[in-house]
Amino acid sequence: MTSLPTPLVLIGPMAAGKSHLGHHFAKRYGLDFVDADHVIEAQHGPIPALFTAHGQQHFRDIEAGVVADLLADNRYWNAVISLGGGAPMTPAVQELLAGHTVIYLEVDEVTVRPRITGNRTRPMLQPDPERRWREILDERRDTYERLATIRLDGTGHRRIGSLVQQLHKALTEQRRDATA
Ligand SMILES: Nc1ncnc2c1ncn2[C@@H]1O[C@H](COP(=O)(O)OP(=O)(O)O)[C@@H](O)[C@H]1O
Ligand SMILES: O=C(O)C1=C[C@@H](OP(=O)(O)O)[C@@H](O)[C@H](O)C1
Ligand SMILES: [Mg+2]
Repeated sequence: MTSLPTPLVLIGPMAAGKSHLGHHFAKRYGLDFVDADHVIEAQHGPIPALFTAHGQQHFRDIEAGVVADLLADNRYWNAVISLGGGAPMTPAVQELLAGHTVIYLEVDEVTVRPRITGNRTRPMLQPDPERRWREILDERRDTYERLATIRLDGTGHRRIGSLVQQLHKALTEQRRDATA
């Protein structure tokens, strides 16, 4: 049994490092890791093809269903769950997240720039990844902040081990405050 308030749900903008951090945190603390985008792709094929063939709304409907299934499935109650950057914008997903530990991985443009320049795989970032990333974060920031129970600073070029530790510390402090 873990003393961590699982499931831990990671939210934040594209290329913030949600999937990367989720994988490493889970490995370090013996938790399972599941990435909602990977589940979508396993069930429906590549995300860019889904956008091209059926449009964004179709993807959002599938995404909301996958998030609902993951949060309801007791196999994932001890897991770290990474969501795609747009998932928390769907009202149904916002309702599902209530009462869960929601970690907003905050980054800035400088941190993500090398990760998104020239990106062709994220449909939402086309055709100009850097400009689109900024515009989309401006639209989503308030929602990320509202849903977060923990905000984690992912800016700069910190090693993943240090981010993992930082998250563990934030979770432990939150628990201590809740029981004080
Ligand atoms: N802390 C980090 N330091 C360096 N590179 C990172 C870090 N976190 C993520 N990355 C890299 O940035 C890219 C995007 O990360 P990813 O986890 O897929 O982001 P997200 O799931 O938030 O879209 C990947 O190539 C990943 O390896
Ligand atoms: O922000 C978004 O709208 C999206 C983010 C992507 O996930 P990551 O945030 O893991 O890149 C993926 O779900 C899809 O391309 C749409
Ligand atoms: Mg991801």
